[in-house]
Amino acid sequence: MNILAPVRRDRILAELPQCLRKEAALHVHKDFHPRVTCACQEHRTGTVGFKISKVIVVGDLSVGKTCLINRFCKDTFDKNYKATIGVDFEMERFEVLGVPFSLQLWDTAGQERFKCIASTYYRGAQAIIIVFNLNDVASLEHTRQWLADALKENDPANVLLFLVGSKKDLSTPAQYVLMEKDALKLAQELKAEYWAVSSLTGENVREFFFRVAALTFEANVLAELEKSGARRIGDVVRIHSDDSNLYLTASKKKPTCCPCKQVPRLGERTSAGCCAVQHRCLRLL
Ligand SMILES: Nc1nc2c(ncn2[C@@H]2O[C@H](COP(=O)(O)OP(=O)(O)OP(=O)(O)O)[C@@H](O)[C@H]2O)c(=O)[nH]1
Ligand SMILES: [Mg+2]
Repeated sequence: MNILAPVRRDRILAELPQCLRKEAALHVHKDFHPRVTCACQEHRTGTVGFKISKVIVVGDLSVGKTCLINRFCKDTFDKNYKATIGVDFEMERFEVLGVPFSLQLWDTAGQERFKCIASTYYRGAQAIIIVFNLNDVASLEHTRQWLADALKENDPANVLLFLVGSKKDLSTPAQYVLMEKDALKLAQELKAEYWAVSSLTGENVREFFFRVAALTFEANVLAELEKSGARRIGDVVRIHSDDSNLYLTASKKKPTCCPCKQVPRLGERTSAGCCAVQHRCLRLL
């Protein structure tokens, strides 16, 4: 029995949404990975359609994390600040290339006194969204620490990172240009994709979450193909410490038995095009 809500008509993705800035993007391909498109057409996406991918949203207090989620999920905006206590979450259902796909968006508290509660929910994220206020340079500087804390609970090689500047409506064009320069530099350093949004006007909010959904979906399908490919060959077996965290248990070490000998980041394409996610495998003797 499927207990998940049906997919709304405005949550259907037939194409890969593009990045905001090519200088700081997770990848700049125009379309989904060909293996993903092919797998979706041939209904070979395995368990992806039944899974729920966890996305955590972190950042300083009052940068606008809750407003960002509410603008996307409920199309509302509250000008009054109400601190998030601990965590909250929203579920969003998408259909990507005809396959249902669910994101669980975890809204965490930025206030120091609630941080220890919130951080217990960091584990198992497939994407981390680090939010800063485009009008507050200190909140940008703090993103490094927020990311470090989130990565203590997650394997850096297996999460997609997004650096999001909020409250764009409050910046003048000149202020924005200055802040964007620093933000792009930091996004490149963190290997995160950069976005700038306004929850008040809605600017880039939908585009941003569609991009998160699409890239997370792509990474999930590639991981699923890798897993089923290994099963079909019969002589390669994947090792998990926790099967419920299927895509998050990969070792940071280079695999020694992978034929392509390359270890790309999650969702990245290799020149051989055969090994799309970092993994560890063991050839049975
Ligand atoms: N002008 C403007 N104000 C915003 C925007 N986003 C959020 N705000 C305001 O900023 C304040 C804080 O927003 P929240 O979304 O509650 O901040 P938060 O990051 O969730 O804060 P914590 O839960 O304490 O971590 C509120 O008064 C919002 O109305 C925006 O895009 N533009
Ligand atoms: Mg909040």
